[in-house]
Amino acid sequence: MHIAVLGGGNFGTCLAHVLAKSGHDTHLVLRDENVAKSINTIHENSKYLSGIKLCKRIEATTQFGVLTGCEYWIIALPCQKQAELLPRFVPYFGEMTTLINVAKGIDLKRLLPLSMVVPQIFGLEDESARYAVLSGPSFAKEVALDMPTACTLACADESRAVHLRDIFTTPYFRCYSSTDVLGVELGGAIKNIYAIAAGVSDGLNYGDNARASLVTRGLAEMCRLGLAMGANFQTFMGLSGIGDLMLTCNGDLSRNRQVGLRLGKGEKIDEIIASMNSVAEGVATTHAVYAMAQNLGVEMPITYTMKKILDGEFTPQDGLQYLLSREQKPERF
Ligand SMILES: NC(=O)C1=CN([C@@H]2O[C@H](COP(=O)(O)OP(=O)(O)OC[C@H]3O[C@@H](n4cnc5c(N)ncnc54)[C@H](O)[C@@H]3O)[C@@H](O)[C@H]2O)C=CC1
Ligand SMILES: O=C(CO)COP(=O)(O)O
Repeated sequence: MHIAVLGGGNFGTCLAHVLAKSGHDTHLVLRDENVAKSINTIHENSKYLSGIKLCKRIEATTQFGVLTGCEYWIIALPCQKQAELLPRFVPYFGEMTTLINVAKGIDLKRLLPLSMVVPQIFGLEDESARYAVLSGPSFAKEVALDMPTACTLACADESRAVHLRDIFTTPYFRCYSSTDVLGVELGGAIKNIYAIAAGVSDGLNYGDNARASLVTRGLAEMCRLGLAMGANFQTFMGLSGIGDLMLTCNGDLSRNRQVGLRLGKGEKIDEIIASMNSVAEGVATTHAVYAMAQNLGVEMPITYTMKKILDGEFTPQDGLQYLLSREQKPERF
């Protein structure tokens, strides 16, 4: 099988490694010639996943020509860049090519999930079987080190979802299939807001009780928005919902959680972003989800609070105090 991975960052590199190890002809298409050279010669990505030896079968390139021979394209580019970057790949897109998007974010400019942006770019509006989403608790570093991981692979066409699930599954990487593309992508995108929130709480040393409450009430918000948009409730109880929420709210490998920890300790968001060499999707996605929730009339107090903190309108202390002092109410989703 010929597979292309678009984007040679942490996750693109780790997925290329997993797929190449499974015996697929795997082309990692990236923009930096030096990174391509380092992957092809010393089998390490000189910018990301440092110290991890990659499968020698990966062929890294900056040339788009290889794309024409690949039946599956995995999109591992940051969410906010996709609408701008993907049109340049369209001339190489074949009639049988299937896209699998692994990004976890909401397009801030359009206020839309990527499944409502990317298929249009490739003329796939009426071919939902050729667009899929992979999401779930999967830190790139752990995946690249063959540590056991499980994710959800969603495609509107069930038989295609099963087929793709089987392509991705290895002895260490287990995939479950789903037909709820929207639910799977919303879970992966929205959990990043609460990973930042959990980081803020921990940065303030508010303790384990506070973090557990943020995770739980974050899940309630995620479900509320997801259901209003037409996703399936059950999806949020799965790997791409509560699964990824638990991982990134608790796990220090999460960049979104790290952003929150630093905010909680008093750093400013601009300084934090400027110091990172990797994307934290939750920052833009907080603003996107807040606006979408407003448009749909869905109550999302943690998202509102995180937006205020990111905008510098609440201090982290004021933000968490605001959440505690809200009107009392019955517990419901
Ligand atoms: N790192 C992880 O553990 C996981 C990440 N994801 C998602 O995958 C997506 C990508 O994440 P990472 O690979 O971790 O991000 P990253 O920041 O490590 O890498 C992003 C890649 O996109 C490329 N890129 C950025 N702007 C570009 C431009 N203008 N032109 C060409 N290339 C450009 C960068 O060069 C880099 O190769 C995100 O949506 C993330 O949420 C999903 C699951 C796990
Ligand atoms: O989504 C992830 C793991 O499932 C990665 O989380 P971060 O983007 O916060 O690092």
